[in-house]
Amino acid sequence: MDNHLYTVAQVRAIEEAACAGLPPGTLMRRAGDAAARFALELLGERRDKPVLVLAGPGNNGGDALEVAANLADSGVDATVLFQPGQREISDEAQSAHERARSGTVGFIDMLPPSGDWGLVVDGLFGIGLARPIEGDYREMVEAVNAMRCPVLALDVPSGLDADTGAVIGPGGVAVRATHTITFLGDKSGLHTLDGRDSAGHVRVEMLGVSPELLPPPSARLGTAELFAHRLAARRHNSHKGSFGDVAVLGGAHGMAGAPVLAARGALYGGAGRVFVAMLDSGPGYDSVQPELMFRTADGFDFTGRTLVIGPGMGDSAGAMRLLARALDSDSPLLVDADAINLIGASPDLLARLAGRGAPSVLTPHPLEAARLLGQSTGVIQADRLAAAREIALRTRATVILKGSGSVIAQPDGALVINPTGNAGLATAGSGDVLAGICGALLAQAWPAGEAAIGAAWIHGAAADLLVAHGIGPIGMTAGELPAAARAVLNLLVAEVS
Ligand SMILES: NC(=O)C1=CN([C@@H]2O[C@H](COP(=O)(O)OP(=O)(O)OC[C@H]3O[C@@H](n4cnc5c(N)ncnc54)[C@H](OP(=O)(O)O)[C@@H]3O)[C@@H](O)[C@H]2O)[C@@H](O)CC1
Ligand SMILES: [K+]
Repeated sequence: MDNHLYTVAQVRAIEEAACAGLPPGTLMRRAGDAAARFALELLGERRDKPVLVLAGPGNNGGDALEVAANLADSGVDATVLFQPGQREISDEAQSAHERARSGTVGFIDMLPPSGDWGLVVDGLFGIGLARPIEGDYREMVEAVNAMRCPVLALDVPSGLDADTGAVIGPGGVAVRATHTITFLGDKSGLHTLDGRDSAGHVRVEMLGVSPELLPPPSARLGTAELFAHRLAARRHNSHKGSFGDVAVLGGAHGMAGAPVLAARGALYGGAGRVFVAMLDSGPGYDSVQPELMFRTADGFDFTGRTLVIGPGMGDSAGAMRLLARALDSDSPLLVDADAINLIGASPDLLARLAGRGAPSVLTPHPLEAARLLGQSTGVIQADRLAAAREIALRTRATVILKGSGSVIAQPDGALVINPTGNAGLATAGSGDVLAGICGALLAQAWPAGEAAIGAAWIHGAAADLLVAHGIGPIGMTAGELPAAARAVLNLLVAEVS
């Protein structure tokens, strides 16, 4: 399947199984062929420009040498900087080296101070990188990152942990590629944390391996197909009661903006009616969105309503009571922001969450996740998939761990990485809008898992749509997201109808 993600350990197992039935070096030659074809595509009209190929000490370097030989065979001026280590290189890499040496590939010992490269091919390290990149290798990575030309990473951008998306440290560096061709299965680390910045556009090349050799994926990349069956054109004969009520619970004194943004997200996400139940008396209405109905949280009836709790809620005793009441309710519940922090500080609230019968979704950012697990943010970000899965297991809720490549974890351990969105979402209030959109999908009877995957995808796609229209990423505001999310949602519905 296109969206399957594998761990490095799984890819090693796939490699072993595939190699068993093939003559030695076959996979490396196939990798070199596919990557050279991709390189030629990237060069396009600029085939007369020289290509710099960096080849490291392992089989990633072997792939690079195959690419160089192939490019030279295609008439491209390919220059290799081959930096083997102390260890002997593998037989396959040795063959690739001999092949490159026997053709027209040029070899250099150090990078020239400047060069007008049409493309750089990064074959320094792949999935075998075991420690931070240092010394000469580090200088090469830094030099590549200062170049302006396209950079094609082989398998994994050198320096990146293919499982976690973290730059291998401490104090490590990673290539920032414009494109990555990854072999024998897509890898989670290319799509979360630093992965998206490092890998650029990812192409998956299975090297002709039979699908029967593939294990069940460790995670999946989010796609609209994962929730498309929930999208349906609206019947003419429908009314506002047909699409559910969302009530956003929050809004302590001076913090009305967050629940209002969440409520707008819910409204544009298609909820039939949206309430804002404020802890503080706050505003009586939203002049931009007068469709929203304002109430006081005290005594607000939850019956038959989907609840989005936490935006701007604070940590007062009243907030705790409201949260306890929401957790004990039978309503579908989305827990965000301050409500997550309160749960992180209270084993009692955590137990109430874990014991819920109705659908629950939690949307922590990394700091909120850290509070929930009693860890540092660094620990969370070092393995976002593991952190999201752990929170889902402890809370028995669906979790969206936000950040570049949001990770959606289900209580049964299933993981999805959301591929949409951009840096424009790194702005105050965008999480509130996500909470509102997810609340709207829950209110329209989507199960928690699909609501979370769908909301993250739609929210990110909304940001992508805004960027496509020149609105962001710089200066994109959360308030611009709801209408864009509505456009995305309607486009999706039109596609499936
Ligand atoms: N898997 C597959 O199916 C296929 C794999 N293929 C390709 O092979 C790649 C995996 O190859 P790999 O195992 O040789 O690992 P790779 O990433 O080249 O580096 C390991 C080398 O680096 C060294 N080293 C490590 N860290 C270091 C550091 N910080 N600084 C310096 N040195 C360091 C380490 O030696 P060490 O010093 O640790 O003893 C070792 O020599 C994979 O990503 C894909 O591109 C394809 O051919 C198709 C089929
Ligand atoms: K690489």
